This record gives sequence, C-alpha cells and structure tokens, in this order.
Amino acid sequence: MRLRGVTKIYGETRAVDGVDLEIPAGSFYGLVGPNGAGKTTTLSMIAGLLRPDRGSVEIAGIDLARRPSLAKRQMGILPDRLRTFDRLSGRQLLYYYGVLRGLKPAVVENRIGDLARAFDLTDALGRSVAAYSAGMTKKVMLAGAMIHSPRLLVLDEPFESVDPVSSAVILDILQKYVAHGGTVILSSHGMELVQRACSGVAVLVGGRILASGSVDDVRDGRTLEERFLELAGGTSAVEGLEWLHTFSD
Ligand SMILES: Nc1ncnc2c1ncn2[C@@H]1O[C@H](COP(=O)(O)OP(=O)(O)OP(=O)(O)O)[C@@H](O)[C@H]1O
Repeated sequence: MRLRGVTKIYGETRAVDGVDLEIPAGSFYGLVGPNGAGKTTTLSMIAGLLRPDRGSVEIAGIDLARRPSLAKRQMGILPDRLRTFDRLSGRQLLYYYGVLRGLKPAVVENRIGDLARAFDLTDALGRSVAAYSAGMTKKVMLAGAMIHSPRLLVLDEPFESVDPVSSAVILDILQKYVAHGGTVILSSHGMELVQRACSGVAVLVGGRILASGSVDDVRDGRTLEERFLELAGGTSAVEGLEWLHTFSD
C-alpha cells in the first residue's frame, strides 16, 4: 500500500497534510496519533470511502482513483463509528458482506460459521445487530471485513470496546493472517498493543507523519508510549482548572 502526498482539507482544517507512506505486503502496521490527528481521515482515503483533495493511493500496485473497483476488491475495511445495516441480524449482515463481495452462497454460509465461532458470535447470529453491544458490533463488522479473504485489512480502532479475551482472539487471527502474507493497517490508541503486535508504525500529528518505520526504529530505545508523548506534545502542565479543586458544595 502506498500513499503519495495524500491531503484532505475541510474548510480551514488540513485534516491530512501531504502524507507519504509505504507499507510492504505482509506488514502489521499501526497508525497512531492524538485525537483529531487525521487517522480516520487517512484510513478512509486508503479504503476509498473518502477522495483525497491531492495525492494518490495505491493498493497492491493498483491506483485507487483510476481503478476503484479492482483496488477495493483487495481490501476489507472496518470503518469508523461502525455505521452498518444494523436492522439485519448478524447472520444476514455477514451473508450480504459475503455475496456482495462476489462469493457463492454456500461458501458464505461456511465462512459465517467459521467466523462466528472464531469471534464467539454463534449465539448472537440470529439477533438484530442494532441490539449488539459496541464490542459485538465491532466483532461482527470485523468478521465481515474478512469474509472475502482480502489482501489488505484497513481497520479503524479494531480493539476499542472489545473485551480482553476477544482482543486476544482478534490479535491472534490478525497475526496468523499476516503470517500468511496478508497486510493489516490499523489505528489504535493502545501504544502497548501496537508496540507488542505491530511490525511498523506511523505517528500522525496534525495531519502529518512525524515518525514512521519499524516499531523499534520509531521508539528508539524508549517505549512507544514515551516516544509518542514526546512527538505528540507530551504531558504539558494543566493550568486554568484550579476552580475544579474548589468544590462548589
Ligand atoms: N467531515 C468532516 N468535516 C469537517 N472536519 C472534519 C471532518 N472529518 C474530520 N474532520 C476534522 O479533521 C481532523 C482529523 O479528524 P480524524 O477523525 O481523521 O482524526 P482521528 O485521528 O481519527 O481522531 P480520533 O483519535 O479522535 O478518532 C479533525 O480536526 C476533525 O475535526
């Protein structure tokens, strides 16, 4: 996956500002940055959900702007805010994810069973997704992102709201996927998890990449969290909230 000069501007806000990034096939790549840094905007442009104002996105050598259908076929995506067709049951949702990706119904049925077992959703498949918890919704959408065995998974905060057991299962699934040649790019606020699981990382601050490369190179002898705090502005002294310490009762 290759980004060249990718830029997105909303009015006065340069949400993503000339990002260059190359992620080799078979990488497990983390995109980290403070709130509002441009992670979701960047991932949405990689996924083809948002069009860059400038720059280009290439997926498996395919230019996303020139051949969008072919490029999108290579990807499975977990979008921000979990917008989905939540009046469907989990089984129906996964079924549509599969057949809309061109799989035969019998193949989809088999894969739904396998994914539901892996993500511990078997008992929930008959219920409407609107009635799922946040973590269950994330898991069913992650299962949907994988159902057509894409080359690249673009995952916006896949571990947020997911319980520790399910997180470990998801991590294991993703690591095996990468070990077999798949590529993952995910955003996360979990520095410890990114340091432990990812091979590469990019630190995005104010729409720009301040550091990128292998996790060990980026953290440079410190923990990723320490390096992140240094790059993202650190723990500046909080002033102006003294009134919070004078209780009003
Ligand atoms: N649709 C939009 N219209 C206007 N501004 C937007 C829009 N989407 C994002 N922005 C702005 O672009 C910037 C980057 O937002 P983005 O959602 O990409 O950040 P993020 O790194 O994913 O943040 P978080 O960690 O909080 O999820 C922010 O300043 C945000 O307010």
